[in-house]
Amino acid sequence: MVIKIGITGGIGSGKSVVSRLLEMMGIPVYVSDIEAKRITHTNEVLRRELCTLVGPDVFQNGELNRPLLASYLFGDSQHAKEVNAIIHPKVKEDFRQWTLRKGDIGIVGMESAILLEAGFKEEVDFVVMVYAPLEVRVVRAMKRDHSSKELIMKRIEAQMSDEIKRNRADFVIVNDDETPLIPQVLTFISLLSKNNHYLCSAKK
Ligand SMILES: CC(C)(COP(=O)(O)OP(=O)(O)OC[C@H]1O[C@@H](n2cnc3c(N)ncnc32)[C@H](O)[C@@H]1O)[C@@H](O)C(=O)NCCC(=O)NCCS
Ligand SMILES: Nc1ncnc2c1ncn2[C@@H]1O[C@H](COP(=O)(O)OP(=O)(O)OP(=O)(O)O)[C@@H](O)[C@H]1O
Repeated sequence: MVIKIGITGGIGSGKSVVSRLLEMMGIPVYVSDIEAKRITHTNEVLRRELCTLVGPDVFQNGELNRPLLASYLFGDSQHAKEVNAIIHPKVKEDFRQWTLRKGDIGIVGMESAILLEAGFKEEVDFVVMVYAPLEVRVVRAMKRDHSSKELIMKRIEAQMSDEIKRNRADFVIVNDDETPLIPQVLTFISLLSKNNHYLCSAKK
C-alpha cells in the first residue's frame, strides 16, 4: 500500500522547497508543473486539442509557447477552464501510472499549486498546504521568475484563496521566512507515521 501526500499552496509559497525536503527523506514527489509540461510536449492528442483551442502558434518549432499559453490561460477564467479540462485529466492519469511504477514504496507526494482546483485531491490520502503571506509570495515569485507583480497577481487570481485551501488541508506548513521550516516537515512526517504504520517503510 502506498500513502499519497498532496502538497499544495499558492504560487511562491514554497511547495518546491518542501518537496525537496521530502525527497531528501526518501519520499519521491511528482511535480505537476514539470510533468504537465512534459505531457503537453509529448501527447499528440493534447497538442492537437490545444492548437484547436488556442491557435497553431501555441507551439513554435514543436516547443510549447509558454508566454502565449500563459496569457491565454490567465487572461480569462473561461479560457483557464478550457485549458485545464484538456491538460488536468491527463496529468491525473499520468500520476496514477507514475505511482504504480514506484511499487511498494510507502509514501509518495504530488506537488501542485492547484491540487484542490484540479480535482487531484481525490488522488491523494492527505493534503498538506504550504502557507506564506501573499506579499511574501509575490516578492519570491517576482524574484524567482524575473516577472512583474501584475503577471504574478494574474496567476494568483486564477487560484483558490488561501483561506479555502487551508480549510480543505489536513496539515498546514508555515513558510513565512520566520517560522523554522524543517521542524514542521519533520512533525508532519512523524504525525503521518504515528497514524499509519505503513509510513515507516518509506523511511527505510
Ligand atoms: C501556462 C504555462 C505554460 C506557464 O508556464 P511557466 O513555465 O511560466 O509556469 P509554470 O508551469 O512553472 O507554473 C508556475 C505556477 O503558475 C501557476 N499555474 C500554472 N498553471 C496554472 C493553472 N492552470 N491555474 C492556476 N495556476 C496555474 C502555479 O502556481 C504554478 O506553480 C504552464 O503553467 C501551463 O502549461 N499551465 C497549464 C497546465 C497546468 O495547469 N499546470 C499546473 C499543474 S497541473
Ligand atoms: N523558507 C524560505 N527561505 C528562503 N527562500 C525561500 C523559502 N521558501 C521558498 N523560498 C524561495 O522562494 C521561491 C519560491 O519558492 P518555491 O519555488 O518553492 O515556491 P512554489 O510554491 O513551488 O511556487 P510555484 O507555485 O510557482 O511552483 C524560490 O525561489 C525559493 O527558493
